[in-house]
Amino acid sequence: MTLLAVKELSKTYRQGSPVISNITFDLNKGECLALVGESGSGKSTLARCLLRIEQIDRGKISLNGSALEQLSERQLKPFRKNIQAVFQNPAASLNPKLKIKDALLDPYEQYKSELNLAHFSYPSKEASVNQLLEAVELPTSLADRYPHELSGGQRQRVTIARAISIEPELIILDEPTASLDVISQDAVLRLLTDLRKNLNLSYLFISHDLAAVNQVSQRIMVMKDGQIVDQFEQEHLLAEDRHAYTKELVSTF
Ligand SMILES: Nc1ncnc2c1ncn2[C@@H]1O[C@H](COP(=O)(O)OP(=O)(O)OP(=O)(O)O)[C@@H](O)[C@H]1O
Repeated sequence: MTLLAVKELSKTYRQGSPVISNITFDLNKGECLALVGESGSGKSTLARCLLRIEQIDRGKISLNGSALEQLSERQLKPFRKNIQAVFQNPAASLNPKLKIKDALLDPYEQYKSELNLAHFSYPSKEASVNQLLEAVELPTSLADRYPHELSGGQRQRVTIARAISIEPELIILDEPTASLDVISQDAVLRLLTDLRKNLNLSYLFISHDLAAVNQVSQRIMVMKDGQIVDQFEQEHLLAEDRHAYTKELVSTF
């Protein structure tokens, strides 16, 4: 069943040439769909367009059949809680002045009147914070610390906990493990897969790292110069009929 449908999406910054053009794909409920491509190919621009942080030139974006591309910020609000994002640099996503316990409950405080949660409950602040820390396999003793008192891997787990706290349908993960060492990367990728299955989430997983993409995704899209040049099931990554550019990426990992 289609969750996110994107049709002929294009974006040009100022008067330049299009950074992404004619992007068309469907993301199914419950799946992890990867978007892979080299630096500068337009992956983050697509993510920002989908999040409506960036204006699009033309194209359609629909979530559960509702068109989002023309909505005003006020009209978008009910949809915002359904699409969360996790970015590459967790330090930049967390307010340095907020303790972890306060950062964790920020999205919940913002959307609580509209939420209908199936997995998390918010009986008290302390219990809720502990529930979220446990969900991302962090010790509850971190609740009273500030972001700079955590490791990069721990900080990224906090941003993931924030994203899942309001049980969105879709999480856009833009290079979520790029700033982590190999061991933390692997642990975060495993955690993301477990959360997707346990909480019934769907991911658009953006990365330049084909090995990571291969580990967590069911389907893979390959982007080159702002266009999707190949789209296939993960098990067909090494198939003979892959696009020449996909084969080039494969040869480097
Ligand atoms: N706000 C902006 N204004 C003008 N040009 C931009 C802006 N953001 C990105 N670009 C340009 O758009 C192109 C695509 O950038 P984008 O960040 O989307 O690529 P990417 O595939 O995510 O790269 P990376 O993997 O390095 O993050 C680049 O040439 C970049 O310089």
